[in-house]
Amino acid sequence: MNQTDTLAALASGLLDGGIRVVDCSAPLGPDTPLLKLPPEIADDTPQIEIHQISRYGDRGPFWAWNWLKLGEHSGTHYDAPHHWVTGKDYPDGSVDTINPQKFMAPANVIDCSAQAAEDNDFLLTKQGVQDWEAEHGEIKAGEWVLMRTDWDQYNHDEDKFLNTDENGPHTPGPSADCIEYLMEKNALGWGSQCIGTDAGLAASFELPFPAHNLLHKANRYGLASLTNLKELPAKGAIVVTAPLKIVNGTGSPVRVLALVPGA
Ligand SMILES: O=C(O)C(=O)c1ccccc1S
Ligand SMILES: [Mn+2]
Repeated sequence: MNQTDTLAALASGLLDGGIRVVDCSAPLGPDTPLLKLPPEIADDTPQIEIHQISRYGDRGPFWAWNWLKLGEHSGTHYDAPHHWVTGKDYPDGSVDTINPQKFMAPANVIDCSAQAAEDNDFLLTKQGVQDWEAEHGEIKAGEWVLMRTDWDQYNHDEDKFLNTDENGPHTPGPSADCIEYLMEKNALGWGSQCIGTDAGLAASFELPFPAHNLLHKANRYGLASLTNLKELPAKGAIVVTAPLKIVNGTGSPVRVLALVPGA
């Protein structure tokens, strides 16, 4: 099948429902959970604001529109290499300079939902990824690896989503050797259903924030606050992850869509 036939097959699959489009993004608004860092070391992203300019009224009789106060790393969002000091020097490391060919790619979905429910600090390790590959097939270069934890079930409640106690936030994520392994395989990036690509306790790891550190050191990408990964197969989905083209942007809210073989 040539590329023209492939695209024609995709078009007909999209139109007849043979290929489903799954929305992997959370609603974006004032109730969107945002990361809270220790105030003694960092400032946080301010709460999202949506301000009405007009709504078919005397300030705009036929139209409605708003203006937004919105952080780059809000809600379901994309992390570019410039987001972390280890990726700061890549000429194609901001959302407006990344090659758009990277905004559509196959996805590997590793289901850790049972482990995350059992232990909110669960870490997916290199061994865990290799065990998954033995069952589902190898992760190939240029593909996303998405950690399914079903943590999106808490996305409506910031306290539950951040799950913080006196010892810090308790949310699942990857170990350093997990990300090291994925970078050795030249994976495109790593995605999480939690507030960020790292586990909640990642600040205290031997290598702090290993997902951010190692992904962006390798000029690779992150996705955070993903939803509906339970709707995706372990292999076979293609995800669309185009960030806003924010000038010199370190990241962006993103509408992640997954193309999934129909029922
Ligand atoms: O990329 C993020 O939104 C994120 O998770 C983060 C941002 C800044 C500092 C630490 C972290 S852990
Ligand atoms: Mn981020």
